[in-house]
Amino acid sequence: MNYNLNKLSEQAEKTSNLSALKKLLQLISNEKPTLLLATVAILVNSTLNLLGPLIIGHTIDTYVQQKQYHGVLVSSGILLAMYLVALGTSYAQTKLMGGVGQRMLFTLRNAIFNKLQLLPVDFFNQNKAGDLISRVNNDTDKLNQFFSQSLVQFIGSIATMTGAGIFLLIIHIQLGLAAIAPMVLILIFTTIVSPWVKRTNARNLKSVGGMSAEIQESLNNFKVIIAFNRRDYFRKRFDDANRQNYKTAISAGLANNVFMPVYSFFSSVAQLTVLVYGIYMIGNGFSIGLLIAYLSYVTLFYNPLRQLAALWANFQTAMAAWDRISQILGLETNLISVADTKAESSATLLEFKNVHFGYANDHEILHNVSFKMERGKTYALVGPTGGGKTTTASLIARLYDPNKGTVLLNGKDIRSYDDDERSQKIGFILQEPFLFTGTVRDNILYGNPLYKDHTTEQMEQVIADANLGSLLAIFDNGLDTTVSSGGDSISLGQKQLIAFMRAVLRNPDLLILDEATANIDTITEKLLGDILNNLPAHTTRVIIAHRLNTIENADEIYFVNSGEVGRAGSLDDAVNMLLKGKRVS
Ligand SMILES: Nc1ncnc2c1ncn2[C@@H]1O[C@H](COP(=O)(O)OP(=O)(O)OP(=O)(O)O)[C@@H](O)[C@H]1O
Repeated sequence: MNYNLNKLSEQAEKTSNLSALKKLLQLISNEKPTLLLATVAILVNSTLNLLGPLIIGHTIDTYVQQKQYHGVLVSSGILLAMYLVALGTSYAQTKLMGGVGQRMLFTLRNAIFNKLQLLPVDFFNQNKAGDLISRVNNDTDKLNQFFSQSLVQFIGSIATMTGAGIFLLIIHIQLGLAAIAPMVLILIFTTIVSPWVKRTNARNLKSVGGMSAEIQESLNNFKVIIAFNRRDYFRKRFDDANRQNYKTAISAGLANNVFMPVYSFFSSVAQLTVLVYGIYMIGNGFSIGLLIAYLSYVTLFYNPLRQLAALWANFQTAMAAWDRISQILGLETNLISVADTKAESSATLLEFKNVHFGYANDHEILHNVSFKMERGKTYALVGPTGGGKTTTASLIARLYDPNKGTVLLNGKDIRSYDDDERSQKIGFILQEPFLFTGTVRDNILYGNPLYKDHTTEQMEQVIADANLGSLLAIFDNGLDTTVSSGGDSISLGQKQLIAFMRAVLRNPDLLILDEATANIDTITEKLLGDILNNLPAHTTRVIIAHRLNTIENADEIYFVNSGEVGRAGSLDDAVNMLLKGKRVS
């Protein structure tokens, strides 16, 4: 399945801003009361601002021209009170919407992170961590900026414009139409230019993701970079990504500023039209006070429009960011569950039935593979590098599903188990075990609720009972030995030991060791061999190893090569096959 977000965005159907906005609002539907309250505050604010010119015009015509200064004072008092209330509503809307923005940011980040937890390994194979981090951090913040800072002004501007437009038309329909006419040209221009502005912003966000991916890759591999002195290579790569970002940022800046001059131009044209037409109208039933009020309304109509020019660009950026976020939110895992009511059979623990598998849309790696593994036995998977051993093990642990065919666990389709149940039954020690920041104890108990409340003494007893005491003794501070993120503070062999203890303590029905002893000295390896031999009788072991001495006690050896899995016979036969590079018959 294609999970590559950058490819998906190229194939994505164009969605309208309105439908994108609807989807976004669904996500924050619990904010409806706050949004409603903020909208009321915005409308009150706009109404007060709109009444101002009317009162001023009336004051000039009625009181100023007739020198009734008491009336002027009263009007000034009313205006001051209105401005104070407007100030209050302005504060209220900013506070309310700021909260909405932050809560939306919180909800969105949680939603994306939770979705990431649900997506399959395929998704992580096809996307770079840096780009994903950029989506979680940067893109969500673009939405927050729009919601907490721009949306209030956005709605306020539209409300003020609508009100001012109505006043313009009511006071004088012809003059009103002349004042509003340039707006039509602005609308046409905005409709044509907006998709380009959004695309340009989307390219900019993508390049931020690309830069973040470069940083992440070089930080993850800093040892190799230093050892091979490839600093210049990565500097160049980062320089390219940074340059790309610089170029797209310049384009986005240009695109975002394209509205302002055009809007300003048409605003000025409208004001000029009203002024000329208005002066011509004085004496034809149009008073000076009314003209002043009229010009104020034209300003009230076109000033928010200038603001809208900037806000509209913010909106386009937010929508581009939302597209990138909703791509992740819209993904579903390809590891679907199926119903299987068969009873669990006891003889065969695991079976591959005509399994075909390929990564993503690539060529097939496993071709029509069928084999069985019985309860309590030890199986070895041997074969040349790249032959498909880890792929086979990954299918057993259901990191992927076959493209065709079935994997059965206890006689039941492995897809019918829920995740908890399956991971209880299968322990997997990966080629490169990953450890989390914390202690040896935290890492051993990772994903194992059984002993989470045990004291150190009780834990040590559990470890001793599982024959793991000699492994724990290798760590200076025992269970309290600290482990840094990724486990860089301890050796690779020690990491493998922790991963080994972690898997064994889960008491799985099936334990897969993928090159799990490759970095361990011969004495400790022997120790691990003894522990494996003393696992509970029901435990089936699957050992992938290049060092063939580690599999000499295996009950059955499977030779995995060119995507085929077949019985190798004895250890000597397997060695012969390896030496001759023989394919399975
Ligand atoms: N995530 C992946 N995406 C695409 N192809 C992959 C992926 N992982 C492995 N492959 C390909 O699948 C094939 C089998 O790889 P696999 O890791 O299963 O081999 P292996 O027998 O375990 O090798 P090794 O002994 O080196 O560990 C190889 O050609 C490899 O390039």
